[in-house]
Amino acid sequence: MLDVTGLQKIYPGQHGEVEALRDLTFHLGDGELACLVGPSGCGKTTLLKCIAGLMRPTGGTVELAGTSVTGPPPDMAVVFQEYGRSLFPWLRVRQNVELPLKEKRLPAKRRRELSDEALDAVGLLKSAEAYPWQLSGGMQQRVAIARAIAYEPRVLLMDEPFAAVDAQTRADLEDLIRTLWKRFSMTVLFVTHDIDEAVYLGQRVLVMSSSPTVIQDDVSIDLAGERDQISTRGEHRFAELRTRIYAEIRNASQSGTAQAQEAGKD
Ligand SMILES: Nc1ncnc2c1ncn2[C@@H]1O[C@H](COP(=O)(O)OP(=O)(O)OP(=O)(O)O)[C@@H](O)[C@H]1O
Repeated sequence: MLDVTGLQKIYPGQHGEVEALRDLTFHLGDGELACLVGPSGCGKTTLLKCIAGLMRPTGGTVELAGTSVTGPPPDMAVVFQEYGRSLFPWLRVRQNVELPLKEKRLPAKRRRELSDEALDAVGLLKSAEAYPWQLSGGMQQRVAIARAIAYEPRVLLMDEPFAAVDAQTRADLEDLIRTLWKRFSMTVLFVTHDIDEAVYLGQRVLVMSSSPTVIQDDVSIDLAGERDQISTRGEHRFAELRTRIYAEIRNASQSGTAQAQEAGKD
């Protein structure tokens, strides 16, 4: 479904260029839910922006179902962490959710059905007529998620979407993402700093390492079979998976540092 090949991104800067991504390659299968973890500044947001067609990579390619991504693809939705800025303050919650559906040229009745369903799924149907600025940060984030879900995307990209919500809401939203992913058979790439969240959500965890801004390595840990047998985080098997991921991240960062030291010798 999604093929990222040899991706490179170099930002120009007043104090020299910053290489945010170097030779990054991975594949996401149709209907897969993968989590991407990595230290701050390793290029996760840059990667998502390139995949979403919001930023041109310096090198390499992104392909969605075999078609090269050169601008925002029509069947992709993105939820960034700066949710407050992504909602239009002069539009009511429902209007925010329905706005992208107008681009799809859906009739008003269908738009209303989809927005009702999505707002209900995130527990905000009662706030449909409110303005975003009347809601808390966590509620605004749920509106952003409802807007993405209502769009019925084939691919959903999420960049630390729950970073600013309280623990209980976060747990509820994680369950919601898994439910919706199963119901709509979406392909999901979910960026998080939280390893527990990655283990809980993902069928696969992609680990990016950095030193400090260049990706040196990426590791893919397949959880599919094991994850699906786990229903709560309290289980012993969940702790085992978490320990495995931490070990992989340590390995990835050590090999990243070693590669960076090698590169520094050149
Ligand atoms: N517009 C920009 N101009 C110059 N450098 C940038 C720009 N955006 C990001 N960078 C740099 O590129 C690197 C990767 O940034 P990016 O935001 O993609 O990392 P990240 O892994 O998402 O970080 P975090 O986990 O903190 O959100 C960083 O060194 C950052 O400083």
